[in-house]
Amino acid sequence: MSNADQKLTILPPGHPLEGRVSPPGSKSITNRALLLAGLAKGTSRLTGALKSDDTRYMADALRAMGVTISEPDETTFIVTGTGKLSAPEKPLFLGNAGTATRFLTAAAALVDGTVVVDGDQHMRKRPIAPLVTALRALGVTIEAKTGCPPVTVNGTGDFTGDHVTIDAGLSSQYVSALLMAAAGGSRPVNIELAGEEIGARGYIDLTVAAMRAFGAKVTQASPSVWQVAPTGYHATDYVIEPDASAATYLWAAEVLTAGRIDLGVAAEAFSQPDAKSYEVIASFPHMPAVIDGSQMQDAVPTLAVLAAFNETPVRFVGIENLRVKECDRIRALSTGLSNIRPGLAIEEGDDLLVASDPKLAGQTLPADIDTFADHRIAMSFALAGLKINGITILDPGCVAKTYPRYWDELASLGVGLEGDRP
Ligand SMILES: O=C(O)C1=C[C@@H](OP(=O)(O)O)[C@@H](O)[C@H](O)C1
Ligand SMILES: C=C(OP(=O)(O)O)C(=O)O
Repeated sequence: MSNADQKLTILPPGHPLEGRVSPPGSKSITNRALLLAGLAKGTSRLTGALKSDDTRYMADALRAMGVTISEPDETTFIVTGTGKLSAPEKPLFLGNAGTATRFLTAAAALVDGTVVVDGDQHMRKRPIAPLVTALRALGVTIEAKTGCPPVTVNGTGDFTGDHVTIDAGLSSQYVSALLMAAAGGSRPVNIELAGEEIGARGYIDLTVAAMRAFGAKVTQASPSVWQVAPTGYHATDYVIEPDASAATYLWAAEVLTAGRIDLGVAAEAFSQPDAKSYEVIASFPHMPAVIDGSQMQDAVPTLAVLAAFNETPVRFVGIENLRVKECDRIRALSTGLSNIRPGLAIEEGDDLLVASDPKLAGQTLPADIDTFADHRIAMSFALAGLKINGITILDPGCVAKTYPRYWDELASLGVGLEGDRP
């Protein structure tokens, strides 16, 4: 049986979920730290790291470009760079890891030679044209025929331009990618946002913080302009905080079952954007009528499934770019929720309206949830299975993208799982 044919049915526990579950390391921070350590000369020790599909793709791509990476335990990478990435022999295959794909596309300009950045069939539908255009403006010879991966970068090891304007409407990762690569060139570079606002600005803050930890000098000249000095990076030891997006499932499981799950870390301690969702989750079953998802995008699937059990309906706005994530998440959420109960969610343009029905809890409503190979759709719909009998998650193994132990952690809290446990 292929992974995609596997099915896992969640058995509602019928009791509050209680216990201790530590979320894994942050995907976003792990993939930034791996890249920056790989660009640095010397040895960096990254602790608290995530080991999952997305970070394995990043680590293996860096290995293919001459970086030595060892893994002494489940949460540590020891990274030794030479201060220069070398051209890989084969295309870099990055699965559906958006961070690895975008970050390495820009970093490939620092390689003297050809780098092909490619991914799986889902990644090949995720836009990268704005980043390609921006890199061209910095003098990089680069092509992405379809506007999505594969991308061919013929780098010279440097940039010839010193100012670039980037349209980050589809993804903040384009800005992060340019910022991190810019410090590896031989001249200062100004990076300017095309529009005033940007979804998930908090991810840019994460990037700048990680760059500074590895010795870069980044100045915010205005809310939409960053100046990056050509410092290169210093090897350093770096502690990675737990993943805030992974934490959202545990926070939601706690409020849905009126339980008590100890994550070992307070919501206020996270520097990642999705931690903002804690307040909304804690307001359950009185969630706000309108939730702006633009600054906590990866938490929206969690919030949308939770909203189905809220006292009153919830409209999600500011979520347009959920259509170009691992799958079209607006569609996956409206389809999955309506599969549980017709009309439970509808799309209005790029808004998602969740009708809400507290009486769903305790019912038997058999539904096979198509996850579209998207880890967040699998993990969020499992939450519905905590309260409704008959929720079956298709392709449950897709959680390996960012949270390989997810099913084990639910089981450790006393949730019954029937079927193909990955
Ligand atoms: O920079 C990052 O680490 C991320 C940025 C966000 O993506 P977009 O900027 O594409 O919205 C987020 O959805 C993704 O999971 C991680
Ligand atoms: C959007 C996501 O991932 P990425 O863009 O890094 O593939 C995510 O993890 O929800």
